[in-house]
Amino acid sequence: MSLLDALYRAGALNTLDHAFAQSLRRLGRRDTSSDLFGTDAPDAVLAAAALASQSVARGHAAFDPAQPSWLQDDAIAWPNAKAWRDALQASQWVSEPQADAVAAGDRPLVWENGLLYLRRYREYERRLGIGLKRIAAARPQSDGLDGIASLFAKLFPHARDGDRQARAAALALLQSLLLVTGGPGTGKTTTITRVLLLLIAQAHHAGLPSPRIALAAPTGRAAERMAESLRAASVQLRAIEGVDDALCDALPEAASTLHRLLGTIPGSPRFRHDASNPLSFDVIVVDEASMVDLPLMCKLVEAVADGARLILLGDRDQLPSIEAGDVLAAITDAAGEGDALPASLVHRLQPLLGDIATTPSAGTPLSGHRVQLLRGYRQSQSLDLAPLADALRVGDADRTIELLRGNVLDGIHYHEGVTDPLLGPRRETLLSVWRGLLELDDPVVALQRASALRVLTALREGAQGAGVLNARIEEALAGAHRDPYFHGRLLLVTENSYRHGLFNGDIGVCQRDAKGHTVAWFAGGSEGVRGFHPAALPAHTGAFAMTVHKAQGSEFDTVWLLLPRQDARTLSRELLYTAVTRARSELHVCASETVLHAALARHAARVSGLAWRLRG
Ligand SMILES: Nc1ncnc2c1ncn2[C@@H]1O[C@H](COP(=O)(O)OP(=O)(O)OP(=O)(O)O)[C@@H](O)[C@H]1O
Repeated sequence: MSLLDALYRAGALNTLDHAFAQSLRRLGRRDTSSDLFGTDAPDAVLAAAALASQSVARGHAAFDPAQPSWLQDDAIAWPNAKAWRDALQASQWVSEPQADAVAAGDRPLVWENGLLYLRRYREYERRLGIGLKRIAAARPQSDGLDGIASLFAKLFPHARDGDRQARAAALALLQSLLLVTGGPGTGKTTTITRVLLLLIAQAHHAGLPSPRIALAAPTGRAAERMAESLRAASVQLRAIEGVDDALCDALPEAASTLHRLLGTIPGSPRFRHDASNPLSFDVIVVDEASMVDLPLMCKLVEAVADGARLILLGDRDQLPSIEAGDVLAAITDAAGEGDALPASLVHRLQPLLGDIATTPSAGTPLSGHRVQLLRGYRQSQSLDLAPLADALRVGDADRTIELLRGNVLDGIHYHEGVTDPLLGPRRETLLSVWRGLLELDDPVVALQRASALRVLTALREGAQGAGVLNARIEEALAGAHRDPYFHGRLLLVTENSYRHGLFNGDIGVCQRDAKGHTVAWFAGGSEGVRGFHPAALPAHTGAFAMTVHKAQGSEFDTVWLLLPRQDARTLSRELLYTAVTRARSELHVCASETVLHAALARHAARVSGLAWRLRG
């Protein structure tokens, strides 16, 4: 059996991947115009083409023939890596362009830096690499510190004591590209709000209008959370003595999705804003950058005008985007820990930060463009999450189990070996919270309570998948013959719809009004809520239970995390870390020791050449 067929039979490929390889085989046979063309492509090349296509479906930017088991752990007789590489490099379907050059348009595959790409994804990666280096190399239009040094000292009183927030702010003032990474509550939004205030002060000092600022995030929910945090940070700023209210008034109050910022064109993968029609903003701040995939980040970066600032905020330890990418991880890797700074930058930072301890810079295009915030500031009286989040982040299974079993962390409960929280004594605890929603008539209150509780699962399908769990919860709440949009049902939008102003990840609640009409309510609009007829909604599912992937960018008061009975490929330390950090005041973990061990041994790492591109 050929490798291609063996992979297809083993379930490593989907129909589309297989059809792609088959079409290359047919095209090769038909074309007899040259010696090269007209011969059957070797099986190893066809299999690699199918695997390159499958790699994208699994979130990788490319296929790595040196690590094929990343895609399929069944026993497959993989070709020898060197022989495979030789066959690919000799293939009529594979081009091998220079690093920054466009790949040949007539070849669907690209071989570069040991990876096999679908041409389109190699182009996204190449363009993103060029775009990020362009922004990093540009000096921002305004980088003078005249007139803002004293405000900086007020906003960052510990700036000269090695405060990382102050370092992030100072770097954001001096450079066009900055990546601020850190776990939940490390002050990313607080810091950037202060940076924005300083940029406004800087403009006013120079007699210029306030800079045009855009706040954006990959999902509607993440954008809302970002705007909420910014408003809270702005209230704190007003309380600081010596901070002018007029400056605070100029801070932005709303955030949009990245799609809305860039301007979707119906039926087109392109956006209204691109390199030829850049965004008319001086500062663009993107939150939850770990969720941004390769194509979207490429299009965003290309649409950033020359001289504008791009500030990316994110948590590198969270799950990467579902679509191809892991862009944040690649940028972070290329930028290094962030402690190494070029000497010229250290000199320019001196007036704000004093003499800073730094290691010699590696001198790559992105060194000095990243700061990692370490200290968590969000105080929760009821939830002591940090020790568990730290153990998960580093994949320490023994410590994780010790913390969970020891019952030593406030607000964290371990239900060892429980595989179904909807059975037994826990069932009523969960259902009673949702029954409360069924009793509410005010959509504003219902939407506020919608984030009180969530069951998070690693799986979409199967008995422990989000679909089945939702169906069971809905039946328990409203009966087997329920109205599909019963009063109090929670909905999750699963696609972006600009017509409705509803976005992937938005949460709504169904309610029956006084006239007996069912309305699905979502946050937003001048009244605080917007109502839709359920039949008119874009694609959606139930939302009492969600996959961890879908919950990214959201937080809930109480989270019940349900891990599968057996190890599954989707499990990883990033998935567990993302899941537990969704909890605001109470976390329940249902899992076995064996599955926790297996999950923490796995990284949700993605194959990508972006870090390599950004280092050069
Ligand atoms: N330097 C600081 N001193 C005291 N409190 C701080 C400091 N920085 C942030 N905080 C507080 O910590 C909380 C979290 O801050 P913020 O929302 O900025 O964090 P974040 O990293 O953006 O969080 P998330 O990742 O969840 O969005 C806020 O209540 C904020 O006021």
